[in-house]
Amino acid sequence: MAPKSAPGDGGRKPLIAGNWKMNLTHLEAIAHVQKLAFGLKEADYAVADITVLPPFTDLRSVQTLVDADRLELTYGAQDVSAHEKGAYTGEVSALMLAKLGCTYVLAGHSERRQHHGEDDTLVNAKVKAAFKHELTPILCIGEGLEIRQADGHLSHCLSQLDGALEKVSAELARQVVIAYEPVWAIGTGEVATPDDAQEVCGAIRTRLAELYSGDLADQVRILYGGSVKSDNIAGIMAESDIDGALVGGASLDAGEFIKICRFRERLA
Ligand SMILES: O=C[C@H](O)COP(=O)(O)O
Repeated sequence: MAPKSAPGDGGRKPLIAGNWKMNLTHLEAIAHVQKLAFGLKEADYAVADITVLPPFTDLRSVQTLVDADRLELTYGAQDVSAHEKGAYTGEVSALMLAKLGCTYVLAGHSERRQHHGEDDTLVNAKVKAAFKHELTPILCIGEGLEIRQADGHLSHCLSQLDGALEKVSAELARQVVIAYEPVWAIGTGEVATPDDAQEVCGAIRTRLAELYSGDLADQVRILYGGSVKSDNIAGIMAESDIDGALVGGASLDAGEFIKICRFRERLA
């Protein structure tokens, strides 16, 4: 398999992102990042960008460690307010995240769509809010089981993509990261086959080319998420339109997450 950074695939460097979800206190986060810092080597960062997405309450602790030890590990948040500032109790603004040194922020994770009623209009506003403060949104899209069984997955995902990128300029869209996460594969152990994941990720890239340009589509990183583990990452990463992984449960085990980051060792 050609490396992802080979000419012809837009020079896309893989991104491995660990979404901790609502796990790890700030004290546990410190211990966890210390393990990652100890285990991840220069060679790992040379072949993939590696990031963690802790809960808001952990970010300051993670920032302190990353800054003090000048780690190449980056970090980001799991959500962002669509609003700039003001009377929005419980929300966290893009400016606040930027000031904490965040690189990435998730937008439209299926758990936000499912439990908090986020729709494409809100996700679009969050993507724009992130860009306004120079955060890179990781835009999550994906279909539920019923849609997959009815063979509606492509149109569903592409409609989410269109909605989330509405009136986002090419200059900004070039920087977005997209995560395809079939909802039926999240936290279930039911990983999509590499073919299934490639079908949707390829369609996303084609759609980006239609919305913007082929050149832009070639540059955008598209991740797969849903029960990614060290023993299935290589098959997923071998697909031509998959440029990394959004890892949930397996990112809570530092050793397992490091093995996922070293997916190349498992490529046939
Ligand atoms: O953001 C990560 C995804 O929701 C995947 O979670 P999972 O790896 O636990 O299935």
